[in-house]
Amino acid sequence: MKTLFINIKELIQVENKPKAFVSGKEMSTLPTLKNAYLLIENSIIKDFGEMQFLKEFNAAKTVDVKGKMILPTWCDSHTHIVFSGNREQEFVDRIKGLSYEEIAAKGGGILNSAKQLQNTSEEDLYKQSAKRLEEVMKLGTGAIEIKSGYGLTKEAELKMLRVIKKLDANYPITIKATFLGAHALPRTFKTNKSAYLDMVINEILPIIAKENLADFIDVFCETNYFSVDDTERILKAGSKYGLIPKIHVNQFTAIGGVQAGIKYNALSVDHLEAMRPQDIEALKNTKTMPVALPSCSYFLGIPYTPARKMIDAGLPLALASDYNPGSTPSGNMNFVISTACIKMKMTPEEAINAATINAAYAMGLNKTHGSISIGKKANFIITKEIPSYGFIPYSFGNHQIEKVFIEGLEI
Ligand SMILES: N=CN[C@@H](CCC(=O)O)C(=O)O
Ligand SMILES: [Zn+2]
Repeated sequence: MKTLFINIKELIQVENKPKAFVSGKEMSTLPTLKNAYLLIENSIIKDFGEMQFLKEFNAAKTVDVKGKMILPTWCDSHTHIVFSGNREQEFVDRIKGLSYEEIAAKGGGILNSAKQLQNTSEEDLYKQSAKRLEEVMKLGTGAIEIKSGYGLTKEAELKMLRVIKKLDANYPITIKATFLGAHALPRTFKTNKSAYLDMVINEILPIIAKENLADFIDVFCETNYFSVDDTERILKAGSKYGLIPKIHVNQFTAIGGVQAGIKYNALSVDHLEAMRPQDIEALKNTKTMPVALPSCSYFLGIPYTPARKMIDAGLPLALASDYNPGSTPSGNMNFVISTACIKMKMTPEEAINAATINAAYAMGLNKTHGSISIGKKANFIITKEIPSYGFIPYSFGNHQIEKVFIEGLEI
């Protein structure tokens, strides 16, 4: 069935020749058409253009969106939305002065979430996670990556990945799954990290590959978590099964994680709050997308990824939410782009590029998502009546979304 949207005040992120991503200065250009139409057929974008060139399309339905804008849905390339319970108590502990690292050292943090998840049935975990998925879809997210990493045992990691698979089967949103077995060291392996890595590599990975439970492989490459050597071991093992790296690096300390990611052709390196000049340099002319997670910096009160330095050095940058119970209990991509503008000094154009086309690339979806382009998925947001697209990040803490369409269906 064809549906035609007419009188679009501004159609944002239009592409005639789709690009893989935009970098450096290119990020400050956001291609748009004023007074436009958009034609979709079932789940696909069929045509778009200026109203003055509107042809007869024999659409079954015509929708007049006068005064409103249309833009592609957000792509959230880094989340941990499959988790159990919450970590509200740690939130209060941090308000009272404890750091994220101190809380983790006391047995809180990732191990706290792992304990809760291990004691949760697959059915209950699915219900808790589906609620969050529905919430972020309403907030304009049209493609999402979800990680394991709160299981930390064979059974619990597989439980998480099966929940992700079930979400993918039951919802129209495109979901990419990432295996993050090396997220933290379980207490039972406290003195034997290499035995834990053996278990991840020799016992969990083969089952994941056999059941086709993941697209990507991730490691928390960080002081007191997993070293660069540990990271390389995991990435090498993952690559034997065709799992592409997307890794957590440089959140608190710069220990060479960026370089390890590049060495193993990571699709993305994420967090990057602690960036040295050589880390920025290493990313130049690579196919690895740097991903910033400003809501995490906001919530933990840690430095923001130096977006200006990176973009001004000619790098691309993507934005994601990092939705998780410990460092970012929010999956609101509208807040992410506002925070990127306010705290990281990205312009609205840069932030929207970072949360659409570059974010689609960071999750291997740039051919189908991330822009308004003929043949791509009919994934788009219809805004409220707003004066300009800059109003979206400007009106922080709010959102300007009236309707969300995913694969041509209104959510
Ligand atoms: N930094 C590692 N992993 C998550 C947070 C994990 C947690 O605190 O539960 C992140 O991306 O911020
Ligand atoms: Zn994360």
